[in-house]
Amino acid sequence: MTPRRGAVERDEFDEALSLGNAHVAPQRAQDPEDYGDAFTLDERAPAPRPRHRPHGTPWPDARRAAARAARPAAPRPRPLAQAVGEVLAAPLEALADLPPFDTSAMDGYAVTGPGPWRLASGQGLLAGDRAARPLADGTAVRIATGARIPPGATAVVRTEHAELRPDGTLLTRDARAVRTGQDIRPRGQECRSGTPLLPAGAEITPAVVGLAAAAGYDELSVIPRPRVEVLVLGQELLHRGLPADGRIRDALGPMLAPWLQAMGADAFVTRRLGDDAELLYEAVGSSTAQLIVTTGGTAAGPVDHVHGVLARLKADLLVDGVRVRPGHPMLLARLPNGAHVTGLPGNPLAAVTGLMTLAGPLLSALRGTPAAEDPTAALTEDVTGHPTDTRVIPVVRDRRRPGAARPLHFTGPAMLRGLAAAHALAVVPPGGARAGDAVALLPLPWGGTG
Ligand SMILES: Nc1nc2c(c(=O)[nH]1)N[C@H]1C(S)=C(S)[C@@H](COP(=O)(O)OP(=O)(O)OC[C@H]3O[C@@H](n4cnc5c(N)ncnc54)[C@H](O)[C@@H]3O)O[C@H]1N2
Ligand code: MOO
Repeated sequence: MTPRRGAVERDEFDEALSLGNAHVAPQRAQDPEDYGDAFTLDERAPAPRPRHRPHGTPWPDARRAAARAARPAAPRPRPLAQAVGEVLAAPLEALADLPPFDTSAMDGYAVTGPGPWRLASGQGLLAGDRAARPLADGTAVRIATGARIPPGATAVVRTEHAELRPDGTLLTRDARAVRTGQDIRPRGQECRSGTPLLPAGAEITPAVVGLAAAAGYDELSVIPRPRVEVLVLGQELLHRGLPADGRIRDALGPMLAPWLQAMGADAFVTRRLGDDAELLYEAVGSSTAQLIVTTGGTAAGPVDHVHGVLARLKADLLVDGVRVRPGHPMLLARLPNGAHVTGLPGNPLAAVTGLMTLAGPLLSALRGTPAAEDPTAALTEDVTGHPTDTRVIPVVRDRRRPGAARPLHFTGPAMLRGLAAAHALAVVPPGGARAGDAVALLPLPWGGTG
């Protein structure tokens, strides 16, 4: 793709990005030659040739590869109370008519024909009562919301619309007309037994569980949540207290399990392995998870063991490096037992990019949820592009302009400050984007885009 105005050369881009300010165009070079012919700030300039050969899989292809890498697990029955967060393995069809009988929608009186009516004695009809006796023409009976309508009744008159005379005559107040069927919910109004309510692949939310219960289910056939294990690498990481003596806090251990959980995974354990290749080999080789998420150790440093361990385990590298910033060292591999490994880079925002690029689509594939189309938003300002790679940047909705997204600050690969305030991640194509351009959004799994 032709870099647009504001595109910069790769190394300069990385430097600006690592400082967290790459959504502002880096300073123009004194001499464009310093940057080789890949550098342009002028859209009328001839299309530049990148100085470096781009490395890794293009971002959209990496995402597609992850989505194609797995199939959903076999369906299992699950009691309703444990089904939230899993996925319907089969269409949800009503097992009963809803409502199952003609029902009073209001507290009041069931009546037959036009008034006035003679009120039957007694407490009347309550929700849960068995079948009532038929109601003769010209009579009325007290009825509660949810009670069965007695055979012969033509309408319900709400308590506040009725006037009961001492002699037991019932009238409507102010001679209010009574419509046939008024305040009666007819049997099957919402659905008939056998009506399809939701398709297979729908996420089981609390609302779905409620609907399934109403429609007669005790359990659902579900695709179980994929079991995910998180392995945090890095000897420099502290797990409590203040950063000290060259060591920093582990930001990913506390973040990834709940993030994966929000993506529909069963993130059952997070282990911290330091930089020990043998421990990593053991942990990956013996894991019972369907997806192992590692953090750090993806690059080529002296203690970056992920590639070596995957090679020893004879894993198939499906994606090895992605043309995206931050996060380009991310990888996806399949182990001989069929489980997958996503190697996320250690820089926290780069790890999140990897999570959204590789783990998200893979989890959708394992859950059998259809890929949704990405929502889009118009950028409120120009965003500097990488010449050959996609950028993923935290954005917030612009309160004054619906459908617009504002890039945030503090979005360097090692920073979470921008992300913590974000509603979504925006996908900026190679070459950058201008204010007003529509870009794809990756919604945060807890529904940040609204
Ligand atoms: N010569 C090159 N070096 C690096 C390149 C490159 O292209 N050439 N890429 C850089 C990029 S970009 C990234 S991202 C990192 C990826 O490296 P690793 O996946 O091997 O990650 P580490 O080296 O283990 O850590 C990188 C960085 O992140 C910090 N970190 C690691 N884990 C955590 C955590 N759980 N919580 C908070 N911070 C963490 C770690 O201390 C390092 O500062 O490689 C670059 N190098
Ligand atoms: O910046 Mo790296 O791009 O942190 O993946």
